[in-house]
Amino acid sequence: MKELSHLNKYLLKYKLLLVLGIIFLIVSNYFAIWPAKVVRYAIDYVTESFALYHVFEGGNLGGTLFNKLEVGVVILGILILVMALLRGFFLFLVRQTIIVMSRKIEYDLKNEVYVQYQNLPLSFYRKNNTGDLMNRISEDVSRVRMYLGPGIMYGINLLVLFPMVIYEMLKVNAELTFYALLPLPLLSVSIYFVNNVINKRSEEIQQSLSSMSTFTQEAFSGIRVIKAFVREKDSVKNFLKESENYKHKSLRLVFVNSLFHPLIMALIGLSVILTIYIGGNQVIDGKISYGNIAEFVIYVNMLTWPVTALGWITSIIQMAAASQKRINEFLKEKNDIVSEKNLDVELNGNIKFENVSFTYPDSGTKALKNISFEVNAGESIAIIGTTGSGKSTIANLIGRMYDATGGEISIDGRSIKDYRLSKLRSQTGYVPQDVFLFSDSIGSNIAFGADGISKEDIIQAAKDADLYENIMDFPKGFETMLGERGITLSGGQKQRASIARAIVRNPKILIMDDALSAVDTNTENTILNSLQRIMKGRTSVIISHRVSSAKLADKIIVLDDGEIIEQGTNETLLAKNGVYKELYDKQLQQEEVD
Ligand SMILES: Nc1ncnc2c1ncn2[C@@H]1O[C@H](COP(=O)(O)OP(=O)(O)OP(=O)(O)O)[C@@H](O)[C@H]1O
Repeated sequence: MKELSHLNKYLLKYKLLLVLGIIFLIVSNYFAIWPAKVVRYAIDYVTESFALYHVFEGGNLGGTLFNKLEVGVVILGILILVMALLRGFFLFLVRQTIIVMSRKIEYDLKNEVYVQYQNLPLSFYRKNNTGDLMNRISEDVSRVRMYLGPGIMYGINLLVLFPMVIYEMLKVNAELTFYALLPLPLLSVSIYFVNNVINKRSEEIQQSLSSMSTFTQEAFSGIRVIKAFVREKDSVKNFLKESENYKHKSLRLVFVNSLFHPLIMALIGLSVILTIYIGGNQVIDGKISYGNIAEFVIYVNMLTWPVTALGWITSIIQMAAASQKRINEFLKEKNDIVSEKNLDVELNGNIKFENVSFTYPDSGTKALKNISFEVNAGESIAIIGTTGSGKSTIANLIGRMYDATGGEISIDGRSIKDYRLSKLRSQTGYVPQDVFLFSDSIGSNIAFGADGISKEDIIQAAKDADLYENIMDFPKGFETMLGERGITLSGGQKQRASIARAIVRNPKILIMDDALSAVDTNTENTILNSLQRIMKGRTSVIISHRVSSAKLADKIIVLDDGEIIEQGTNETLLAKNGVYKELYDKQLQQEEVD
């Protein structure tokens, strides 16, 4: 339960709402108890008046008595109505305070989790799957809200109402109180157990639902592959299996739910029967009045919901504690990529790797081994190598997505760890290998990486990335929507949009990770030529499989299995007749064939 103490800071923040809510609860319960007393008074008044009426029946006095009785009953009826309205009004205020408080905390908690998500490093996202991340911010936060809202509201209601009602009952008769309350603990305990079964089965349904959503989402994303391989029937068969599983679990829940309500009704009925039977005997003995029985039946009915709620609240709290535990696990995660000196300076762009090694923490893959190279500010370096040789890992280390596990990376002569992370990244333009564009307009996608970008800058970036003509061919130009409901760009167009996004912010360091793989050699040359112009005085790191992307660079390194096997300029490497030359000849031949 200590997990829930994380929420105390929020309860403290909204204490005014909570305190007001408790006050409104007390007042509403006061107006709930009073009608029971009025009913007792009304019944006793009617029975006594009738007894008197029978004595004077037929005479003038009889008529007067009857009229007075009628007026009395109407006044008492109006009184009950007014109190019910007042109770309703205060219940409205209770919900407006406590439930509103829970919604506000839900909002704050969701934001807290999301801010934490944004702060956590890339390695965190490799460790946890997307479904899990989504569930904690939606499902788990909702369960915690159930504790903060209905849980606290009904819990406090129980604590307030119980003493008030029992006090009133004891005032009338202790023995009758005892018998009337006898079945209630049984009610509470059985509800607790049934509720646990319900929760377990609901959880199973939830899991089955999320597996069904994952299945359908994958089927929709991969619809091209499904159709191309004529696997539609197979896909339907698999969906039916998931759907069958979901139906089976839902029916199991319906079964328990069907038992639940009759059980409550039976136990409440038992209480009422006991009250009427014992109460009836006491009326015969002259210990209590008829009105007291009616009053008691109302009290018993008033107590049944809070008692039912007790079992319910207990399981809500248990579920909320389990959810909060999961949330706390993420909130406690520390970002190990932090700046040591928070240096807030403009970069020149000199990059130096000294004996840098890197092993991926989750898989243990040794991706880089003793890598050393230097790029002067304003120069360009090309990294060439086979797949899996560690090229993207170098890009990840320059952007500090990970920290090197050995050796030292410095920028402008200072350790990369000294710079404020946001400052370092905001001066680095990164074109990732797998392009990601948001469901937004193409203009907004290009402007994504920086604030206050002008329309002219966006147009210039699109021109430099050789994308401008394509954009102008779209009916809405820069306002053309991309993504699920928008148009789909070709692979090469996507890459060029991604390049435009990186260069629009005028970065001091530009990293292009295989960013020209999907464009033809002519477009590649156009983009490289524009880059030479715009990257003047800035540093570029060009990662590629293709020699054609590398040949213009001031320096080229050739990687193989995490190690540098050759380095130099295009000319020196060609003269060397090594791996680079071999690659060059092979790709030249390929181009000629094309
Ligand atoms: N996030 C990761 N977790 C674990 N291992 C990884 C991760 N990313 C890459 N690796 C591994 O590290 C090695 C180097 O990968 P890297 O992506 O740097 O290669 P690359 O040269 O960029 O390859 P490609 O040209 O195919 O993109 C590979 O063996 C790869 O399997």
